[in-house]
Amino acid sequence: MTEQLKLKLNDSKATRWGALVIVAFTMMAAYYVNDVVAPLKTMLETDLAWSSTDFGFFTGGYSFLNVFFLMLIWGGLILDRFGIRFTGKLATILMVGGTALEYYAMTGLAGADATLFGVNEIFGYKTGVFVAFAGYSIFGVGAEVAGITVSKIIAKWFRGKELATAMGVQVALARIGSQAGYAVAIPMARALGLPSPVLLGLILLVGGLIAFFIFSVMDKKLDKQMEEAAIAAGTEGEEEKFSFKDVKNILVNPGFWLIALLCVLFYSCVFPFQKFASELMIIKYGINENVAGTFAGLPALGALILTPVFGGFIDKRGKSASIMILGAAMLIGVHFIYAIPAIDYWLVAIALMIILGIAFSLVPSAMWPAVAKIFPVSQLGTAYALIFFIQNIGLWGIPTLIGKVLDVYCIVGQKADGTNMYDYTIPMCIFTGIACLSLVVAFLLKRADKKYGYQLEEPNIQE
Ligand SMILES: C[C@H](N)C(=O)N[C@@H](CCCCN)C(=O)O
Repeated sequence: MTEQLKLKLNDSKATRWGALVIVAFTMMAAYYVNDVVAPLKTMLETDLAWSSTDFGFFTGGYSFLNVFFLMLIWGGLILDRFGIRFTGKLATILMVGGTALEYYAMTGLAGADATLFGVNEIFGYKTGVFVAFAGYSIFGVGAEVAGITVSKIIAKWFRGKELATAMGVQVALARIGSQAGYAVAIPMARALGLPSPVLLGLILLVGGLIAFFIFSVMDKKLDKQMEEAAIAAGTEGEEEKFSFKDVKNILVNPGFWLIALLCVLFYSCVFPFQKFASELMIIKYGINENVAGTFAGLPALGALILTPVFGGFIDKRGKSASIMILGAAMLIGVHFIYAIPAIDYWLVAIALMIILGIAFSLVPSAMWPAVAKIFPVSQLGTAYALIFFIQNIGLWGIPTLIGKVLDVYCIVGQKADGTNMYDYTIPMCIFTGIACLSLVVAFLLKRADKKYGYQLEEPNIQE
């Protein structure tokens, strides 16, 4: 009884938040790279002869390996088997390697006639497009596995502490990366050449890798302290391990399917939409090319400020299920108005982006902590990996579909520089339809909450 309680590294507020900032930097770099190519769609057409189909194919590449080669599932297994330090470093190395390949495709393999090993077409795509796709696919595996790893890191370092706030802050910091990507892409590409924003991403990711090595030193120390504490408490060997029984338990839970469905539908209307939004801003609303990316990135900027605010509200007041309904309803309004051909005033486009930013803060700040309410901590890593997996199906399929639809149904003319003019009405109707489905699922989730008692409407902090 007289034995003095030893303070662990994460018991110090400054150290645990310091650790969060270090891993959040890696994720910030990942979100920058994820979004930085999107505003360059038109330049890719003029400078590298990409079509909209090429762009959609490339954009869907982020999720290709995650979906068709089950990389998120393997990533989850590796995470549970080999731990956060190994998996985090591996994921970041994949992001660095993938981005380096993407950069090579945009420099060494630029243009329609570029050849690699004597071939200038792979699976019907220009070699440069295919190699960029391959690089972005490898990056996507790293980014998603890093995402679940960082969720697990936060759960480990903040358990019994400011867990929800820490998750909100990490997502908010990631949004800075996204917004930076959207804002700098076009001006930087114009000033320093098309691939330069990708090169900056590569440099940031190398910084992220160094950051992860620094975090690993801290985490190793924490593990040692936890082991000592567990030995002192006689609870050693009781760590959570991956088990196939957990997967079964998760899959039979209706809450899992409703959250996963809402996640894939909602995110399919945000991330893939943003990838095409810069061009929509330029073509339909006549917004200057240099700032179109900044406007397309507005939802990320709004979410940066609002996600922690809404997270705090949910912690104190609850209402998660109702907030997800509200976010989905706002999404319908935004995409529906974007779809109306007669409404083409630039201020409307910006106002809608701001509303999208509010919806993009409401749903994630309610959804991700809701997963933690539905599943016990021992199943959380697996539940996040499975939800990310289902979400990636949309992140692959929707941009691929929109790119194809643009090329087949939406070309309405050509600009002076020879690039296509597109009518975005059909793509926006597709996004509106998906948003309607997300609202239906949000209502079903609220009903399931009442039926199964997930307590989604209850506050997280009990007074
Ligand atoms: C794209 C990625 N799979 C994703 O869904 N990211 C979320 C944040 C998830 C945080 C989970 N603890 C996002 O809104 O960016």
